[in-house]
Parts: sequence; C-alpha cells; structure tokens
Amino acid sequence: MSGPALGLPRGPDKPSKAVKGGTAPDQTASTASSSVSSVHVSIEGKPATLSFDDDLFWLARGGSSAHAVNGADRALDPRHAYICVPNALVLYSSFVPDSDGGSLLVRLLAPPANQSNPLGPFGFKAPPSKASQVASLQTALSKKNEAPSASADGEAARSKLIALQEQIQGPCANVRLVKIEARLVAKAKGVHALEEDQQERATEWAEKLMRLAYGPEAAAVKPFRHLKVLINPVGGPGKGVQLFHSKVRPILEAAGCTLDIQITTHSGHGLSIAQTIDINAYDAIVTVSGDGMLHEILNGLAKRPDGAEALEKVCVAPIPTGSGNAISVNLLGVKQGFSMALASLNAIKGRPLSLDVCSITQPRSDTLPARASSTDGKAKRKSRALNASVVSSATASQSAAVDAAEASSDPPALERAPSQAYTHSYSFLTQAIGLMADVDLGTEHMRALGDARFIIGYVGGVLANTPCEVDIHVKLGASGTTNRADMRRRVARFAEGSQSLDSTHDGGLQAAGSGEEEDAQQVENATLEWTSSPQRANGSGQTSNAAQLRHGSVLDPLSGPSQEALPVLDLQDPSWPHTVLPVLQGATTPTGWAKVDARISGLYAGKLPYVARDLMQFPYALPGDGLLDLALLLHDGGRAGKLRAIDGAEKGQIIYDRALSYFKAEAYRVTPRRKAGDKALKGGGLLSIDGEHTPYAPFQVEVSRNLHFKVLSLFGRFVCPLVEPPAPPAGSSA
Ligand SMILES: Nc1ncnc2c1ncn2[C@@H]1O[C@H](COP(=O)(O)OP(=O)(O)OP(=O)(O)O)[C@@H](O)[C@H]1O
Repeated sequence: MSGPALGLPRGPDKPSKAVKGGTAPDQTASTASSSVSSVHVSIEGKPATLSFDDDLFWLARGGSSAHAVNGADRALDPRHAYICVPNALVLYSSFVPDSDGGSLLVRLLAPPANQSNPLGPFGFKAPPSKASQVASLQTALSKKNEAPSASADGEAARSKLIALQEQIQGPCANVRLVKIEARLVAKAKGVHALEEDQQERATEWAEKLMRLAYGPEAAAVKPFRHLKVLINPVGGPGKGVQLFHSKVRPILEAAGCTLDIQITTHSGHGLSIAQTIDINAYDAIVTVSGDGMLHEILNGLAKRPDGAEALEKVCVAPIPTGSGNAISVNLLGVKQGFSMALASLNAIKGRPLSLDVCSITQPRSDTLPARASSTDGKAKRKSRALNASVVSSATASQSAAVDAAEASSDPPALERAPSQAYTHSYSFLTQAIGLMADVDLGTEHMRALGDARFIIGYVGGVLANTPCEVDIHVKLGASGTTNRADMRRRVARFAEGSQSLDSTHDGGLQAAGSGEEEDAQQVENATLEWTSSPQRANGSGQTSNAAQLRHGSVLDPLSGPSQEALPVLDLQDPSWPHTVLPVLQGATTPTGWAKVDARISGLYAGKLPYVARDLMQFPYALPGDGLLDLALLLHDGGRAGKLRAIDGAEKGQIIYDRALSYFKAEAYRVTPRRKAGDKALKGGGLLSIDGEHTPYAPFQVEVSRNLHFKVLSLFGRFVCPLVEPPAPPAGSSA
C-alpha cells in the first residue's frame, strides 16, 4: 500500500477529549525493546506510559515496576492500551522542558468510544493483536486471486478482503482530536532530581515520534504546512463556516499548521483568487466547499499566464462541505468521504496526486448570448464565473482585450470584447447533458437536502423520460475501448501498480504493474503523436496558456480517415452484450471520429469513479490514461430499467445495466439539436461541467496531455473497490 497505513489496530477504549497531566511520582524514560520507545509520565496525577513502535502510538496506564505482571510491563503492550492508533494519526509531538521536568505534548486523531464498552480513562480492553490482524490480512490478500467468483466461499473471502482493505484504507470513521499533556517530573522536588539526560531523552522521544508520524525519511511529508483556506459559505447545506471552525480548524491548528482563511463572497470568487494567488506562498489550498470551488480553482490556475507552472505547483486539499463532494469521496472512500477529520488529516499529511484535466471548447458565439440572456439569477452568476474562466484562442492583443473585459465580470463589457472563435475551459470531474445534468443542476433548490437531492432528481427525471436530442461524435483513439472486461483488467493492473507507489504518488501509468506495458505503450505512443502533431485548434495556434488541443476544437470539421462520411460507432461490448442496443449493420469500431447512432436519455462523461457517495458511475476511470469514460443512458431502456439501475449504483454495477452503454474514448463532441432557451428543454437547456452551469451549446472534450490538477491524497489513488460484474441476465447465452 502506498501512503500512510491507517488501518492497523485501533485503540478500543474511550479517549478523553483532552488528557491533562499533573505532578506524579513516576518519571523514568526507558526503552523496552529495540522497536518500542516508551516514556513513563504522569497524567492527571496517575502514572502512565506513552509508547510507539514503527507502526503504532499508544497510551497505557502504569508503567513502573509496580504494574508489572509476571515480569512483563503491560503498559508496553499495545493490546492493553487505553488509546492505540497508527502513527499516521499522530499530528504533533513535542517536549517542553521546565524546572520541574517538563511536558510531553502529543496530539492525535483517535477513533470514538466503543459504545458497548464505554470504559473510562485508563480502562483496559485488549484489541485483537496486531500480529493476528496482519496475519489475517495477509491470508486474505493471498486468497484474492484464487477466490472463485461465483462460489459462496469466494464471495465470503472477497467480502472479508474488502473489509480488511477498507480497514487499511480508512478505519478512522468519526475520529476525533485528542490532546495529551503528560508531565515528566521529579518524584519529590530536590530529593529525586531528574536523571541527567532525562529531558534530553524526552526531547528525542518526541522528535522521533514526530518523524514517524510524518512518514519515513525519504518520503516524509513536511509538517507545519502553511495553508490557504477558502470557505464557501453557501455550498451544500450552507454550513461550511460553522463546520470549518468546529471540526476542521482545531485539527489543522493541533498539527501546527498556519492558516490564511478567506470566506468567498460571491460565485467566481474562488476563480479570481486562484488567478492572482502567489503560487509559492502556500503548501496547499484547502477548499471548504463542494466540487464547485475546485472547478473554479482549476480554471483560475489554468487561465493564468503561468498556468502550467501554477497547476504544477499548487495542490488542493478538499474539505467536503458541499452537496456531492465527489472529489472527497474518491480520495477518502465512500465510507469516509464526508469525514471532516480524515479530510483535515489529508490537508496536513496528504501527498500530491495528479488528476487528468479535460479541455472543453465551445463556440464563442453560442456562449456569449447564453450568458447575457440567462434569467436565472444563480445560473447567471455561475455562467459569469465560467465565462471569466474561458481562455481565448485568439491573438495576444485580442486575448488581452478579452481578459480586460472578463476581469470586469460585467456581461455587457464581455460582449464588447472582440468575438473569438471558441471558448476553452477545464474540467476534472464530469460533463453531463440530458438526464444527469437535469439531476445535478435541476435540483439546486433542494440544496438543503445535501446529496439526497440527486436521488430525488434522478427518480423525477426517469419518470419524465425525456429523450436527450443531441448528436454525439466520438474518437475512441488507439487506446479507447468499448470492452468492459478489458477496462476492468486495466484498473486491476493499475491498482497493483499503485500499491508499489512510494513517494511519488503520481497516479500515472508509470505506476502500472508488469501486465500494463501494452497500455502504457499505447499511452506513450499517443503522447508522441500528440507532441509531434501540428496544432490544429482552428488554425488559431496555441491558447493563451499552456493548454494544447490534441483533437482540435469544437469548430474543426470532423472527418474520417480519408475525408469520407463518418462511420457509425459500434457500441456493442463483446464482453457484455446484455444491453438494449440494437445490432447495427455495417457498424465498426474505428479509432478516428465516428458518430453514435442511438437514442439516449443523457450523456455522462467523467474522470473519477464516484460522482457521489451513492453513485460510482465511472468505476473504470483511471488517472493518467488519457481517456474519458462515457456512459450513455439509452432511451430505449425504459423507465423501470433505469429505476432498477439505482440498485448497486454505489458499487459501480450500474455500468452493466441494460439501459447503459459504457466506453472509453480520447475525445467526444456533443451538438444539441435544440437551441438554448427552447421551452421543450428543462431549464431552457442544462449542461453541467463538474456540476456547474455551462452555456447550453455544442461542446468538445478531450483529456489534456500536458496539464494536471494536483490534489492531496492520503492513499495515492482513488479509494474504490474493483467492481464485480453482476451475473449475466437469466436466459442470456453469454
Ligand atoms: N459567497 C458565495 N455566494 C454565492 N455563491 C458562491 C459563494 N462562494 C462560492 N459560491 C459558488 O457556490 C457554488 C457551489 O459551491 P460548492 O461546489 O461548494 O457546493 P455544491 O454545489 O453544493 O457542492 P458539490 O459541487 O459538491 O455538489 C460554486 O459554483 C461557487 O461558485
């Protein structure tokens, strides 16, 4: 596993919120064995022992010879500890000497009390031994590849494995801040003076614990981060400010981070902050918000003249206070995705993980009128924010004029700007049109319900059963595929590879395991092809920042290999032929541009597996593969089928639904057949990019090969299980 291991045995007993020390007699520092470092202290007048080994920190009662049982000191055994946590959950440790000895300060995150066994301070309850946990984990891991998929035994082994992996990945549900202040004092002043080197040893003990808490030497994370904190006061249920001050700030400050806090005052504020922030001044930007703020930061950074450098240097640590919080769910796992404490720990100790950035182009002529004519106040604010983020494809002087107009955030001023060929914005999460856009953007009035609003919107949308009238063109490219079994293999290989990641946590294909060479080669070839190909981009050359378009813009003509009419894309998946897709005569799987010939209810494309806690829509999404995962909700799937698809949606099995087509492509283009404002369209036409309102107009998307968006991650990969394909439907021959 890469990143801090958070799942080793945890302290079973109830920790007090603040454990304060007082004067007490026992004050010897000792080392019980080569791997355990202990210091005997007093806490609230009672003797206690603070210990750590390479993996764990624990606090136990006693520690002097008086507590020895059969010659062994129980305090040195983590199984008898009152608090016992992985070192990864230790935030801070230091020794402050004084004339009476001094104080050892240790701050950490610990699991909550065990309700069935609410022992008070210094109670004893033995957790399962570390050795037996590790052994059972290893056994389960070795069974991983042997487990037959269909048998009950296989299922049981797999469930156990998943449970154990989850324990490693995030056992820290509801962890809370514990502050330990322990005294190192002489037994009686002037009579038993401190041993000569006792303070020195206490200092060394605290420093060593701190080093273990922040990772092994080579891969150590720098403690005491300087963080820019951006709080969206209106994201999700609108509790960002309150949650930050009550749950997040105490943890960040306990870890010794310094904070520069700013509350956003309007939509688009995050974007303008990212455009002007000193990219060398902070270790990370902490967003107390949903995904919307990250979208703004991505666009703000990318739009800067030093966009590539800014995206390379700035890391973002999300704290989930929005509605969907998809980025946090992917980084922390579905169970811990909304955990303020774990997200705070990520801001303190996470390492950079590079996410793919999608380039999106739209005809400028279509986006400007949409912005000015919008009647919805919120949509207008958001649209303005988005347009402030667009990147001109024009010459430097035109670009400067547009920038000046955009900086004003004034729609009339924007319209006076020279007309440009296309706008260019960025996405890291999803693009949606049709049903899923209606679910996302059409439920904003239910914001107070948190992420429950999405399920309500989905059921309403399915019952309305409106077709999504768009033309879709897709470029699968050399490494795109419609084969789900192939995609699953790629994800499995990537997961194996990412286990061996250590300090880099790059998330890219270079992390792939031995079986990945072929895919890695494909990506390598694609990169070479891209870097050597001339910039098409509507003949206008490079955009004003570092983004480059490999597949041209939305305005470029689409053509087949020899300029003939575009072929129809065969969406059939040979490994899963159980959809309602008709068999198309003469359809092929070309690598160039092809058109989709299917009636759909919506298109949903994404780069991260989870789009919400209860929806793993893109289980085979990978960072760094240069591909977008696309899900087409087939109109002919019917209402009942789409409602049934909710079952198993959080496990990713939705992609095996009869009413869904799922594939990976290098680029795609969507051209709505109806104009924005058409009364037949919900909300006059909704297009969602990363959950944000975007002008309803043609758009083309590709994965940028030269830009990445860096977020902090505790695990170096998305925390999501490998999807188990469901059994084929009864009566099918496959
Ligand atoms: N002070 C503010 N007033 C009005 N809007 C704001 C303010 N600050 C930020 N915003 C806007 O709020 C929008 C929603 O933010 P956010 O993503 O945090 O919440 P959400 O949409 O509920 O969550 P999610 O995107 O995870 O579903 C963003 O588009 C952002 O531009």
